[in-house]
Amino acid sequence: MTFNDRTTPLSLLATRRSAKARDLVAPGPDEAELRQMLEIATRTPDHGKLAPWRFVVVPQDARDALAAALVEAYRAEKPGAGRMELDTMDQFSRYAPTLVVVLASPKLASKIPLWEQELSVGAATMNLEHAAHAMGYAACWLTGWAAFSDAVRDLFGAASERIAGFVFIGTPSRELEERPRPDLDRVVSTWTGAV
Ligand SMILES: Cc1cc2nc3c(=O)[nH]c(=O)nc-3n(C[C@H](O)[C@H](O)[C@H](O)COP(=O)(O)O)c2cc1C
Repeated sequence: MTFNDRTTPLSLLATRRSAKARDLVAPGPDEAELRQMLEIATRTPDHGKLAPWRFVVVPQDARDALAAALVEAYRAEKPGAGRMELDTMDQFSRYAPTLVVVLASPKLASKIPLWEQELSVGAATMNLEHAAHAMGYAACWLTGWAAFSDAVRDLFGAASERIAGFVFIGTPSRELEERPRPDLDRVVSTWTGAV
């Protein structure tokens, strides 16, 4: 299969494949391309027009600072952490030419349920990935420990916000491989109305 086949919109959707974040290298999107990706990401179903998401770009020249902050936060939470675990945090911070931290930024005073706002965050993140792939790059959506750390969240947002994901974007340095996909009949059924 040719992955991320941009011949038609349908072929792109049908062949979309993430890359491994650690395999993403230059070139990544330039400033104008990234802005366009983010604009596409915001064109997302959003009940109540609340924009319950935010996108924080972490440029290359801020990656040392991110690595230091992640290592410090990890060490503070896990004082017994070994060198390998800390190196993993450091490496995570340096993946890919482009990194966008997607935040769930719910409007808690709204009558729109939090659940619906969180669904919109997932949709916006997926749209960001689709935009990246449509522009000829590959993306990878990761969470992991950092996404659930309040100390890491505090780097990017307020206490009411959550990290929905770290979206790494760049060019895959190796061929993408398919991963198992669900058997459609296990996840799709027809409700006939019979009770
Ligand atoms: C909310 C969320 C968090 C994820 N976090 C991780 C992660 O931490 N590590 C990982 O290997 N994959 C993670 N994934 C999965 C990858 O982003 C990716 O979707 C998966 O490898 C399947 O590839 P595909 O996008 O080509 O279908 C996450 C996916 C979602 C939706």
